[in-house]
Amino acid sequence: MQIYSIEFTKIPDLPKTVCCIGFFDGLHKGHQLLLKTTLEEARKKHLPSGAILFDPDPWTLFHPDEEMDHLTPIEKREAMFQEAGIDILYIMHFTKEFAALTYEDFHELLFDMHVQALVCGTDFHYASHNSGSIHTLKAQERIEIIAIDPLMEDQIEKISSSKIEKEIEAGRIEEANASLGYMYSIDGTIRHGFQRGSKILNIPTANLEPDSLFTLPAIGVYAGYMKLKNSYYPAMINIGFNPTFGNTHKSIEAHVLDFDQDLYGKKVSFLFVQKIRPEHKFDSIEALKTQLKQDIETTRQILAKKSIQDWSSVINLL
Ligand SMILES: Cc1cc2nc3c(=O)[nH]c(=O)nc-3n(C[C@H](O)[C@H](O)[C@H](O)COP(=O)(O)O)c2cc1C
Ligand SMILES: Nc1ncnc2c1ncn2[C@@H]1O[C@H](COP(=O)(O)OP(=O)(O)OP(=O)(O)O)[C@@H](O)[C@H]1O
Repeated sequence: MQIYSIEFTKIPDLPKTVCCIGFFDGLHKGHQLLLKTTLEEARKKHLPSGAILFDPDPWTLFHPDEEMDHLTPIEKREAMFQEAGIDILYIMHFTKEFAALTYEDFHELLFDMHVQALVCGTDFHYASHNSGSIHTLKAQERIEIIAIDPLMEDQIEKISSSKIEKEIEAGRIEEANASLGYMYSIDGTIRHGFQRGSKILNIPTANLEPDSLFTLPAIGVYAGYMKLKNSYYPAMINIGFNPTFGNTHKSIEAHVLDFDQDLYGKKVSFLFVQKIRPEHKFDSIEALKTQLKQDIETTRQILAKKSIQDWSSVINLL
């Protein structure tokens, strides 16, 4: 896959393409439908497939000193588009000047990028003050527009990145996973913790340092998996401040079941299946240990309901 970082003022010489367009945070089931349509249309037209993304998020224009978390930070999104089989990724640099383009300027830009057909949701908005819509796109005649009706969850609510983000932040992982179509995960590197897990509790934990700003599930204990290379290991994951010990910073740690390899420095992902319980302050280390043993059993029961092979990855959904 070829990646172009694009300033709208300097469009390089680009091939003709069939492109989808949007932010695509999370690459949820609605986005996957767009990707699938893009790949099919590109094949029919014998053209390369493309995806046009905007980065950074518009929110950062108004909060320049703050970083924004994502379901799929841009590096992860790039890897997912590559795996999906998209030929070219256009990352449009989102600036105040870019945001101020009229919808006519925006059409000119797509034309200059040699987009032959554009795949988007019927509720896609773009250009200054969101003045561009599916109606303005269809009113221009140079680029074919393929509009996709919103994919709904339970015929009630549109699947969207913001809906999924709220679910993750509330710990409603099963709902989020249903809209994503795959297990929500956070990627990072295993770092040293305080070693209380192995030395005091006898339940060793691997502490994750995320490699970008991921949206974190609510504080609490989760059943899930750790992915190392291409293997998935059942795990119980805790996100929180370890109140029994009074930590001052939030940690993301997992006890991987029936596992005793050294993980320090290893690149892994933690995958979330279901919240088990809130994080508690226990009166004694013994009480915490008893609870952790119970959590191991609960994790086994939850994971036994669905085998790892029955979980989809984004790519085999397409
Ligand atoms: C599944 C799981 C659940 C946990 N639940 C709690 C909890 O409810 N309260 C708490 O204070 N710590 C909880 N912990 C965190 C332990 O206190 C923590 O693993 C221990 O302090 C080791 O930290 P260390 O890796 O920095 O040494 C939990 C850890 C795991 C893996
Ligand atoms: N549920 C859906 N079904 C079909 N297409 C969708 C769906 N959600 C988004 N799209 C389309 O996918 C593209 C990328 O969507 P985008 O990431 O901009 O919006 P979103 O998923 O609705 O997120 P947000 O909650 O941030 O608005 C757009 O063309 C959009 O119209």
